[in-house]
Amino acid sequence: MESLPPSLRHLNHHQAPPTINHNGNSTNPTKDKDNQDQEYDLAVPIIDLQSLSHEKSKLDEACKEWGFFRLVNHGIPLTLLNQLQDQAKQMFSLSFDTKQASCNGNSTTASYFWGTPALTTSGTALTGGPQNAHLVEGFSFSMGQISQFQPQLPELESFRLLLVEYGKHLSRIATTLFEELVKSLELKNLLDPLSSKSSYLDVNTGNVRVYRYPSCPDSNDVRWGINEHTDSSVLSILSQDDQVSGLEVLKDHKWVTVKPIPNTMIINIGDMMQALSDDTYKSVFHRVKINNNKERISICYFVFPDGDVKIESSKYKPFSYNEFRAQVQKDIKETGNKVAGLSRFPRNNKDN
Ligand SMILES: O=C(O)CCC(=O)C(=O)O
Ligand SMILES: [Fe+2]
Repeated sequence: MESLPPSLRHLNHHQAPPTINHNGNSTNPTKDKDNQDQEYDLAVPIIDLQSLSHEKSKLDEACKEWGFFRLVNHGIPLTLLNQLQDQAKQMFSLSFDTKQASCNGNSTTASYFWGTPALTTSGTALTGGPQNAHLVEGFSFSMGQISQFQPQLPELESFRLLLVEYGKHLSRIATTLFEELVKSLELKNLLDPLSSKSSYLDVNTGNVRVYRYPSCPDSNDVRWGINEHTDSSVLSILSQDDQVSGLEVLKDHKWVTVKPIPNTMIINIGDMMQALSDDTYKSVFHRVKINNNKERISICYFVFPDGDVKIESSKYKPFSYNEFRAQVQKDIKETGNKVAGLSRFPRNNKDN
């Protein structure tokens, strides 16, 4: 039974495809390796969610300087995080044909994809041609509809049940952090004064992606699971494999490997938060490197503003998340990549 998509099966047969970068050109692995500064990993900010009131300036600094931090004391039971990883492995070990058929008819709630992390709103893979194929497969779930989703496969149903539980923690963490960031930025007008909810962080838009990056043995070249990009979200929350590294973030023009630390979540600022903060906070560039020996599983949560609400800032012309997403999808279709994200919305004087 072959569980990998046909386009990724060569990895098992020791024939690596050409290395590509985000422009579709060959990368220079030696340069990338030299650029690594492992020391930096030790400097990745660590924020304690249970002591957030004492961590305000550290949190603010992390979002300004890194756009990225580790979160500890997050309140998600370790057993739940381990179960999610284990159950994800069960799902991916199903045959490719089974996975492909698994989400039929439910594409707005759940979809299976491979070869690219870029999807349309209905869950179809958005590729810009074979040169842009990534070494990745995944499932995508819309958290707003996860309770109603009725998968046929027991492996998917078990994962769904875990996700329902996990989703409550993700909403809680995203809302808590967003509230704190908005206060630090003195943008309390972004919160609803009665409920402290916000249409600028709408938990119904939450989306969970579960990725498997296959290993690529016998390769001296660097290979990418996901090329360099920023997230379009307000915030992203990542639970990565305990053992296998792969995630790298850009800090001071250097790529830093974010080593896996058990029971730690990774948070990154996305494009929408960068715009809302007038570029005070950074939507961080990151990428995922393929491991030579071990496959890697990661579970990523993205949360967005309500699709129609206007994002106003001094740096960009007013836009809604729906407009932003449409532009990103157009760019990916035409070029294979999310070209420039926020810089597609430059502010003109007439926008005042
Ligand atoms: O798998 C990871 O560690 C990160 C994935 C990612 O960056 C994304 O989906 O945007
Ligand atoms: Fe990302």
